[in-house]
Amino acid sequence: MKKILKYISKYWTSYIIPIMFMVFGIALDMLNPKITGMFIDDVIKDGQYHLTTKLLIGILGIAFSRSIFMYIKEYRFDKTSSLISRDLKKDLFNHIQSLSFSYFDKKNTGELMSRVDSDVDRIWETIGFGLALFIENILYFIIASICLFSISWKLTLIALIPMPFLALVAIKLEKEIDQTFEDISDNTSEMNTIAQENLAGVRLVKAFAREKYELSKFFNFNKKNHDLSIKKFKVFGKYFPLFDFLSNICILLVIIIGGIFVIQGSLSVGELVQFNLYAWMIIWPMRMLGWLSNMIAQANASSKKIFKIMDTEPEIKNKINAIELKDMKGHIKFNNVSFKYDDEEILKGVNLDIAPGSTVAIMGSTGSGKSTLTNLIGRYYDVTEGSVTIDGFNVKDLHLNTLRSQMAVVPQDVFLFSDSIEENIKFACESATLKDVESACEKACAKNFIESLEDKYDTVIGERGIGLSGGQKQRLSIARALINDSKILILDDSTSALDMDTEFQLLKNIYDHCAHMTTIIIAHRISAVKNADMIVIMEDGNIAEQGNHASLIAKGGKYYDIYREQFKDLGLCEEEVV
Ligand SMILES: Nc1ncnc2c1ncn2[C@@H]1O[C@H](COP(=O)(O)OP(=O)(O)OP(=O)(O)O)[C@@H](O)[C@H]1O
Repeated sequence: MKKILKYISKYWTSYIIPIMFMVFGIALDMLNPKITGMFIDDVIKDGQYHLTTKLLIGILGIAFSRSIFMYIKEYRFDKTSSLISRDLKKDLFNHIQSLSFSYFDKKNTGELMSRVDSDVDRIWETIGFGLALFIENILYFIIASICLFSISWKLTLIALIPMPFLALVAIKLEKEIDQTFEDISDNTSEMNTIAQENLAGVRLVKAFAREKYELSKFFNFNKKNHDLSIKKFKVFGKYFPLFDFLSNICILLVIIIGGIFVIQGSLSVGELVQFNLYAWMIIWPMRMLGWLSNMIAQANASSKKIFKIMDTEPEIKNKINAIELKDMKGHIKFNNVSFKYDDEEILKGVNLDIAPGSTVAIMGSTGSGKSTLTNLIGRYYDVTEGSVTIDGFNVKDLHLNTLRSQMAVVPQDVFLFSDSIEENIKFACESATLKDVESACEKACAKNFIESLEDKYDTVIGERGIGLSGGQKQRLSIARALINDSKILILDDSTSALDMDTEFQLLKNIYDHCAHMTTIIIAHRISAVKNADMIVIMEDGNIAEQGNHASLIAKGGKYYDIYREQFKDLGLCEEEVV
């Protein structure tokens, strides 16, 4: 909560006006019991009927002015809390963006969505409605207590007897409900994850007829949510009647003791009624303590979750005085590189020298570490041992933005935004024109199919490219990588869904038009790699073979085995393929 207070303190001046209007409104409210008292003592008891109109106009005027003051107060409080929640959401989102790949490997989208959305909203509710209620309660309590003391200090002390007990009940409630709100917050995020994954993978669920299984998973969390809500209401059910009971005791004491004072003549009937009305003004804040405890507990649970993310340091960040390597040549070197995911060793002492402007193809069995190797170039992960250098500079010393902005990566798992084709491609280069988009699409062999669509480049594609074939999605993501004239291009198994002809043409375009780029192609088909300057065969986290097509065929090793396997059915002789 301390960290939330830091956000609130930034806007403390914005609270001056609403608090001022709150004070005006409360001050006016304090006049009502006084007028009621005068009505009883002066009009009814003493027969001063001429005062009736004045008193009624007073009540009306108070009601009218108070509603204006309270409107301004409400509006300004809500506005300020919206600004605070906007800042919090912005900072949280910014921070999430700064976190490294390894963080997202362990977190799921649903959980992060819950933090950015519902947890921030819960805090927004508390600092909007809750904070206003809290300040209002304190002001009512102080001002009403002063009025009570001015009528009868003895009766006031008696009326205040149940107050410490009420405060104790509020503290106990807050403590008891705190853990329940944390559990609700955790369960909500897990439920969001299930819902988000189920909806994103709805086609897979239907294809395997797993609707029942998915529903039961969701229902389990939904039931847990229901049980936690019941638990929450049970706690409320235990404490809320106590708030009512203790506040009624207060009124009972006022009526009994105040009645005795009236009989003894030390208090008039009008004053007793007036006192009773003021007493309600201090009881009401006490009754609201339950709601406030509830809100504080919710906000506390949410802020713990939010600040756990905010306190996570990105594993990969810029060094102080990081080098801005502006005009990269694209000379990549792996120097005895080892890499571990947690404790699992994936790469084991890899040495590889990739000349600037060359094309390197990486082949190897699944899980042999091909993607991992390329992930180290843009520092998506840091090497465990050894170093990766670009143009002689250790990537750890380079400024992340300048490094990554000179690289174009087409990941294995194609991701497209639910936006137009043009916007999806321009994602990599905001300043690109439609002509640039067309040219990139031409190189990626996507131009023909895009231009056959009714809305061409304005065609809006569904979430993750729904509505397009696998090969079309791959070509769009390659076009997105080609729009930027990057120095390093990495294609991670990005042509696997293309037919041989299209793949051949696309790679030819890359060889012809992107000769200045250092290109790394991860692929499984000989047809995709045979023209590369160097072919690297990965096996179990290390380089088993490297060389060009001809030398590897001549060597008769692993590459040759793959080659024979892929071409055996075609009955081509080696010379024909080579
Ligand atoms: N984020 C990760 N966290 C933990 N382990 C991972 C992670 N990514 C990959 N691995 C593991 O690292 C190993 C190498 O994975 P990598 O993706 O580099 O293989 P690959 O050769 O590219 O495989 P494929 O051809 O199937 O894409 C695998 O055993 C994989 O399970």
